[in-house]
Amino acid sequence: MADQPVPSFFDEQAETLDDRVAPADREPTVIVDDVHIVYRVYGASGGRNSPTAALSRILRRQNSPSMREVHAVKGVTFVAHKGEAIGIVGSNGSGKSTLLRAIAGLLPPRSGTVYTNGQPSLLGVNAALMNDLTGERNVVLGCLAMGMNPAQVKQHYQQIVDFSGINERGDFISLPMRTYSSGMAARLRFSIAAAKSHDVLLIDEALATGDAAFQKRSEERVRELRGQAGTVFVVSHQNRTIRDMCERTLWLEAGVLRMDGPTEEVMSAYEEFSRTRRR
Ligand SMILES: Nc1ncnc2c1ncn2[C@@H]1O[C@H](COP(=O)(O)OP(=O)(O)OP(=O)(O)O)[C@@H](O)[C@H]1O
Repeated sequence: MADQPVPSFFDEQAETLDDRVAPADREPTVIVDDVHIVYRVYGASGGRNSPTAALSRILRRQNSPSMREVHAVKGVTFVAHKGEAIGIVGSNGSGKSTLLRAIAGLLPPRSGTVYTNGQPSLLGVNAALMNDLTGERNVVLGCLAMGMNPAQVKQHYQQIVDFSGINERGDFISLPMRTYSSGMAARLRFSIAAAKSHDVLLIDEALATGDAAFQKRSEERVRELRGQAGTVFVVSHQNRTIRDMCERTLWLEAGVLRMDGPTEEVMSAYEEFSRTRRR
């Protein structure tokens, strides 16, 4: 997975991809080319997974009888450009998070390729912060991990705490993260990540966890981040969030890209699909 800028390659590649070719005036930031992602699940049928049985299989060079494969993303292809905010929608288990993790470089595709022009940052509900450290220490660690120097951390610290709203009802920032509600923790994670502009920002449901005021602040911030030249991907089950923030949407169903186009068109088709499925 490329994390180095590769502009010349991008220019060439954009010309060879079929009808999803990047228009000449827009710079591609992410190219997903016929990507398949397959998970291997061990112990799927239970039973024969004792260490002794595993050792015996290894000695006999046999595969685990209980290994199963889940084909989570099936031949997805698209090109994303600088300045775009792209929504990803689909039913539960349709492959949205898997696709984001592949763009972030955290999951190797079984086949196909993901090219990224710039460093993707995945901001998920599960993004790693240290539970036993205080919110305060996590802000510092998070900023350092994003490449800020100590002076920049100092400069951004108060702004991050204020944005998160963690201290609105008392001095919670000096308490360990494990004492936070899941919504508070998600707000802090978002606030840390949003303090910096990103080449490619991947947001997995993190915006859904805050209250209305926080959601409004974060939507504004995502707009600014887009303006600062990045590309933003947003996975959400909240159709309003997708409509408010993204002008383009990808609809995944059972791992297949069903639609890729202007948000309103895609959302109407997706909502119609969801309605008929419920009947
Ligand atoms: N670590 C894993 N190991 C095995 N299978 C997995 C793993 N993670 C996801 N899957 C499977 O991959 C498929 C896609 O899952 P994914 O989490 O990407 O879907 P999603 O669209 O993000 O779902 P949701 O809307 O419920 O969050 C599902 O069938 C899921 O069971």
